Amino acid sequence: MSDDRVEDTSAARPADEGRGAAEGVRYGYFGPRGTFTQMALASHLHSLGMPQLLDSATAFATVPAALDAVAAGEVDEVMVPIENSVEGGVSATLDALNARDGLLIRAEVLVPITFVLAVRAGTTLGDIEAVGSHSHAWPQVRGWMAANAPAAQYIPTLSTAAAAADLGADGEPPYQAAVCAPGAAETFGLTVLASDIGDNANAVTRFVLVSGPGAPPAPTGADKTTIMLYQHSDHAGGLLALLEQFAARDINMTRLESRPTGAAMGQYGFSIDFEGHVSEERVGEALMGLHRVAAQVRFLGSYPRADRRPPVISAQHGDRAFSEARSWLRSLRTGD
Ligand SMILES: O=C(O)C(=O)C[C@]1(C(=O)O)C=C[C@@H](O)C=C1
Repeated sequence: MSDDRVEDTSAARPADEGRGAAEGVRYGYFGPRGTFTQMALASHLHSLGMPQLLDSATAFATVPAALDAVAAGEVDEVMVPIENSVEGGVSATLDALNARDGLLIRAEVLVPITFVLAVRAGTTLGDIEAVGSHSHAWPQVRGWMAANAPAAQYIPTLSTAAAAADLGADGEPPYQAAVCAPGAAETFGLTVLASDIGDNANAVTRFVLVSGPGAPPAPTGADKTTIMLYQHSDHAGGLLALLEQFAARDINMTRLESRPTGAAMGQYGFSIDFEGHVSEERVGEALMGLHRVAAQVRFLGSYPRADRRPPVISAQHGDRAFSEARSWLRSLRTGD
C-alpha cells in the first residue's frame, strides 16, 4: 500500500459493501475526507444507488499516490480531478495518467465549486496572516482575498481539505485560515468566517474515475474519449495533421492541452478529450488515422458524458455511412 494513503479514512471494507455495478469494487480518491474529489466520488456512488460505499473508500494524499494504487491493483477505481472551468487542466493528473501504463477513465463527474474561508474558533479576519489551500483553489479566490485580507500570504497545501484538517488538529500550521469546501470546515470542526468566496460563482471542476486495464464501459450514445498524442517531430503543420483526423470525421473536441514531455525543452504532447466512443465507426477511423500519423497515441478511455448530452453527428459520419462505404469499397475490390 502506498505511504501516501491518508490514514483517517482507510477503514477496512465491510464484506457486504455493495450490489450491482459497484459490487465488490474497492474505491479510492484524492483525499483526505472533505476534498472536492470526495464529493465527486460521493456523487458517483449516489448515482449508482450505493452511497454507503463512500465510507469504505480509501483516501490518498496526492493524485499520483491514488493512480499508483490503482495501477498496482491495491484499489479498483479512484476519483481524481482533471479540469477546472476557471483554472484549466490539473497537470498533476494529466501527467500522472500519461506516466502510467494501462489506466482507463471509466466515468466523469462535474462538481460545482463553492469555497469558504475556515478558521479556528475565535480567529477574526484581522488575525489572518497566512491562508492554506490547494494550488488550484487559490487562484479561484484571489480576488476575494485581495479585497478582504490583502496582507494574507498564500501557503500551498496538498489539498483544500488537508489545509482544513491541519487547522482542525492540535498542531500549529503556518496559516490561520483554510480555503476549502463547506463540508471540510464542518468535518474538521472549523468556524466559517465567509462563504461563497470564489471569484467565479459558476466554477465547476470535472473529475474522472480511473481503473486499471480492461474493456471500456459500453457506449451510451453520449460519450467522451480521452487520448494523449505525441508527434514524430516538431514541424510546420504537425498539429494540423493530427487535428484534421478529427475534423474529417466531424468529431468535436472538448479539451485540447499541450503538456511538456519532460524529455527536452520545447517537446510537447497533446492531451485531448473529444465526443464519441471508441466503439463508434467515426471514432475508430479517427484513431486509426492518428495511429498512422502520430508517433504515439495513448488511449485513456471512452466513458459516458456527465451531462449526458449526445453529439450532433451528420448523416455522412454516422456508423451506417461508414459501413456502407466499406461495403462499396469491398465490391470494388472483389468485383461483386
Ligand atoms: O483540494 C481539493 O479539495 C480537490 O479536490 C482538488 C481540487 C483541484 O485539483 O482542482 C478540486 C477542486 C477545486 O477546484 C480545487 C481543488
